[in-house]
Amino acid sequence: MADDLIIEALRVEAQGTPLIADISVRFAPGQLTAIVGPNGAGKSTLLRAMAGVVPAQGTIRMGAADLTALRPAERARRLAYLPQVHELAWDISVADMVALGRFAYGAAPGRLSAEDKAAIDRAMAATGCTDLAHRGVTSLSGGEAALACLARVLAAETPVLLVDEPVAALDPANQYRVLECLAALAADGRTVVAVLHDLSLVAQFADTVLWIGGGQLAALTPATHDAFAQHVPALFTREPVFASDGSSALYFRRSQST
Ligand SMILES: Nc1ncnc2c1ncn2[C@@H]1O[C@H](COP(=O)(O)OP(=O)(O)OP(=O)(O)O)[C@@H](O)[C@H]1O
Repeated sequence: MADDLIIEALRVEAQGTPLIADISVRFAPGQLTAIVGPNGAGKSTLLRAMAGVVPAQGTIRMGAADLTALRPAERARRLAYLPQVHELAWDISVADMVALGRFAYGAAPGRLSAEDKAAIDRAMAATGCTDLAHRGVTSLSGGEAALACLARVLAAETPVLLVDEPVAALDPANQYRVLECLAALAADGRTVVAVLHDLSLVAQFADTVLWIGGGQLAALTPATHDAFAQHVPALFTREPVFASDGSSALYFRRSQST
């Protein structure tokens, strides 16, 4: 079993203002954790700090290994990160971009081992990108680009996956495809942490929810109805309504006009 991902007293500041205020959490392998909170709550900043792409105070470790002290290639073999915004400036093929996910293993497009090729094929199949393999990335639609970027992250086959709004640009079927894929990776023993806004998808797929508001950890809970009933009104100032059919569907009632 892989080690827990542990963050202790994680703090991110901008011009002296805390964006993330001393958050300590332990993420267990085998769990899909959703980070949930309002716009501007600090979800992306927390994920970016955990990925080591913004300066942060505190500790980020896997078991005894301090992730911040590892060389980039070593860290990239343990942890893969999907940013919220994808910038696709080079017009390389989708297959070559996904191959970049294997750089930490010494791979490069045109220099791929059988293991690299198999991981790339798995990632493209899991995200439904196989038919896009020879397309230039700058010609992709927003949803296609999001799937291709996720494939690049999955191709790294790391024990930890940090993904920021992986389904925001996707149609409903692809949202399910991606969440089923992330849940399956978690069930397979990976540590998966995803920023998600759709509470029904969170209720359906997440094992654990990290509730965050104003840069502060509100709670880390199982994804139960009780937890939604407690934390959704506190963070979003609206009462969630659960579908009466026993499903995980969860919505807000439309305000009455006066
Ligand atoms: N470099 C920065 N300098 C100043 N403020 C910043 C900086 N980066 C982020 N912020 C602010 O920190 C807060 C948290 O931003 P963050 O992107 O983490 O929010 P979020 O929870 O991911 O929001 P969203 O749901 O809108 O994507 C926001 O108010 C944002 O404006």
